[in-house]
Amino acid sequence: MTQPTTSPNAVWQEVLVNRADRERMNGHRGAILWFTGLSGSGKSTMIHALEKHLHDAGRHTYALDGDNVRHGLCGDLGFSNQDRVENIRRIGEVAKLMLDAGLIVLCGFISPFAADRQRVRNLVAPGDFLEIHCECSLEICEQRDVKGLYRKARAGLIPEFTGISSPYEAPENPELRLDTGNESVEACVGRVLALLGGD
Ligand SMILES: Nc1ncnc2c1ncn2[C@@H]1O[C@H](COP(=O)(O)OS(=O)(=O)O)[C@@H](OP(=O)(O)O)[C@H]1O
Ligand SMILES: Nc1ncnc2c1ncn2[C@@H]1O[C@H](COP(=O)(O)OP(=O)(O)O)[C@@H](O)[C@H]1O
Repeated sequence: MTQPTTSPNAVWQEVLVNRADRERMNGHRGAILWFTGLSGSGKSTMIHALEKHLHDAGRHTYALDGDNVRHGLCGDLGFSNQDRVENIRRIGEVAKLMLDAGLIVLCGFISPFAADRQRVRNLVAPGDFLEIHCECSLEICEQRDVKGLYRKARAGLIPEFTGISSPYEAPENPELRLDTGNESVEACVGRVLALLGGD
């Protein structure tokens, strides 16, 4: 997969309504909350529980979920290292647009490579990208086996499965580490809300 660069003949157009205008109308700042972790570590559970909480509190949100995005925007991608890099690159650009739209964007992707997560962080201003590690041991994820994928991966039916036959690089310095293997969903949601400043 080639990495698209800026098109040489595309001229940037100034806008008349900007992010600050939209945030003022929304009554809150936008942000990218980036949940990373193994399959079954709790990313989807967290982003949807948080989105419900924030939405009910009147915040403008959008949840980008790995499985869902792979049905459309990234439906042409598989799970080779190269395709995972492209997956996160595309999602990073989409999250950046949604941030510009003034939204709190909740992203739940394995995003196994530290360099790809850093690239998304670099797309936006300091403070706009909050990396949240759903820290859960492979043993617990495998016990949960929410979708039966670990069983298939162990049986050799799914190649390049994260944690088994494909690497996962845990964040060294995330804004937040959630012990999703041991703490309750409610406790973890509370910790993210605290990070957002009691939203
Ligand atoms: N080989 C392999 N490795 C890991 N995961 C696999 C694989 N094949 C399919 N799946 C399913 O795809 C979901 C992960 O998609 P992501 O877009 O988050 O992956 S990545 O960030 O590009 O690595 C992941 O969803 P989650 O369980 O929610 O993490 C799996 O359901
Ligand atoms: N603290 C927690 N945070 C998130 N999920 C949790 C937590 N504790 C237990 N779980 C359970 O773990 C499973 C995680 O699955 P899921 O959210 O689909 O993970 P992922 O999206 O990372 O693959 C769910 O069954 C969920 O109820």
